[in-house]
Amino acid sequence: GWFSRGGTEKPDTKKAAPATPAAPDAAEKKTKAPPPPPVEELAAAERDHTCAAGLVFDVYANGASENPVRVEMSGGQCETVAAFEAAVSRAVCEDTAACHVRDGAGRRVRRCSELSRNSAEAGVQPGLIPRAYGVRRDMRWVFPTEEVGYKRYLPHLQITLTTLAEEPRLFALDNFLTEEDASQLIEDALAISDDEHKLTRSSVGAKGYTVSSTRTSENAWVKDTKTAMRMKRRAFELLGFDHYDERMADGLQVLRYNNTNGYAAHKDYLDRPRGLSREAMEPSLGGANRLATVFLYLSDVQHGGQTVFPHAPRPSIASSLPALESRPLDDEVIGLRDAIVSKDEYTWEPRLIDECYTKLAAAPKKGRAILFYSQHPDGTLDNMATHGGCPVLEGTKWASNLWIWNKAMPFGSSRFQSKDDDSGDSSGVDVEVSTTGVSAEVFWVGGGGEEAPMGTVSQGDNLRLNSFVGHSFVARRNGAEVSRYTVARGAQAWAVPP
Ligand SMILES: O=C(O)CCC(=O)C(=O)O
Ligand SMILES: [Fe+2]
Repeated sequence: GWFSRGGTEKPDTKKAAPATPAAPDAAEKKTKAPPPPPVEELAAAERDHTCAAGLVFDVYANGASENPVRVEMSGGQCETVAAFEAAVSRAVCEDTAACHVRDGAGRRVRRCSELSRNSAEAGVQPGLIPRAYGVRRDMRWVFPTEEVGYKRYLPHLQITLTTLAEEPRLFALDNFLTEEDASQLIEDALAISDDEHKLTRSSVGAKGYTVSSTRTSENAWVKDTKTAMRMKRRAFELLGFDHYDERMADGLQVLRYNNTNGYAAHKDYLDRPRGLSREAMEPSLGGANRLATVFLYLSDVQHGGQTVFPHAPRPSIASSLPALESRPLDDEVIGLRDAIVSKDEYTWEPRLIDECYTKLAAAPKKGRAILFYSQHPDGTLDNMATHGGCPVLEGTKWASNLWIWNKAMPFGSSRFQSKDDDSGDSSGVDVEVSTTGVSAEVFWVGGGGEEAPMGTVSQGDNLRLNSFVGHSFVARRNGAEVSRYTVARGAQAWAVPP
């Protein structure tokens, strides 16, 4: 795994125990609590960024807004990629080679001069001392929240990220797309005519496209129009991915909510489909799942239509953040609510509407996007990210989902590009994996040769895979390949040799 190339060096102790100081190489020093910043009156942007004389910087854990470790590197060391990454890794990661380094905007940085230069760009990070973030190589960059209302400028996207909440990590991006982009995506959605992708009443669950009573919107899948591709690439860039990869995106789903339509509270993180092991969809164990949602508002909405996070309180400063709903549940809202609520049967809508006006809720605005993470920086599920689409109380709401995975999905990118996006079932091929030998680990093999764990097979304990024709798998014992398998048509059996 990613530990192996780090050699034998033990991670440094992070406790500030004076008797046993950390023993990094002589070129690098670090302390726990940041001392007062060096009195340096030079404006950050005018600094010399060659770092010939070394650099003092603060290292934060992925996604963290506090408890940095101050690191001081000498000039020569600073410009060596391996030494720079090792210094950051020693500060906040388990192993000297465990992490790569990002700046406050999520961009990869490889040496001190890059960190120094990037950090000096206005708005990238708070404070004068450059900040480096150590991100484990098997994890994804996650934006630090700092505090509700914090604004971070992202120079590479020329856009400002505003923190709306810390739990869940929720951000707003005004003008993520232009009004023309928004209108174009709606046009693209309306132009689709094939039954598989055109605008149709949303469904959840298995095959057969069960119309859902908890999701009353319509949706379409816009595959690869110019605007859709541009939005998808922009979302990947926003999340700090080094390049765009279809296998980590569900495609672009355009939603239309007519008056009264909404979507009950749910998680975007997916339950594992039948037949997949727990690890396969558990990022903290090496699996793949949805990491984050970039949700685009393609229209304004007269009343309602917020995106609500009912487990989270409304921030006290909501009224000073236009991207947050701050209106109370007043008589007008109650009137609109009661007009759409059925008196005769129990439905989820009234309670959600109340939460839309009392809990954490993002307000729709044409051209605005929100970003929220379904996973914590360590890959575990963030239950606080539970959210719903507030029923539209007046008007029409157009919006779009971009779901981005932490790594390639184990069933190929087509898996969730059907209408049946929230399905826990599969219309693929069942493969029964068995062995008469000792247990073996089974991995799905992606197009680029990367592998995702699917589970363990052992004698008397078969593994069932839901897969697709043409997909490949490998079985390994102690890392060594024992068998490879490519899925053909029809129900399949794969006997892994003992
Ligand atoms: O419409 C919204 O605001 C949220 C929609 C949503 O959560 C979804 O489609 O998964
Ligand atoms: Fe959702």
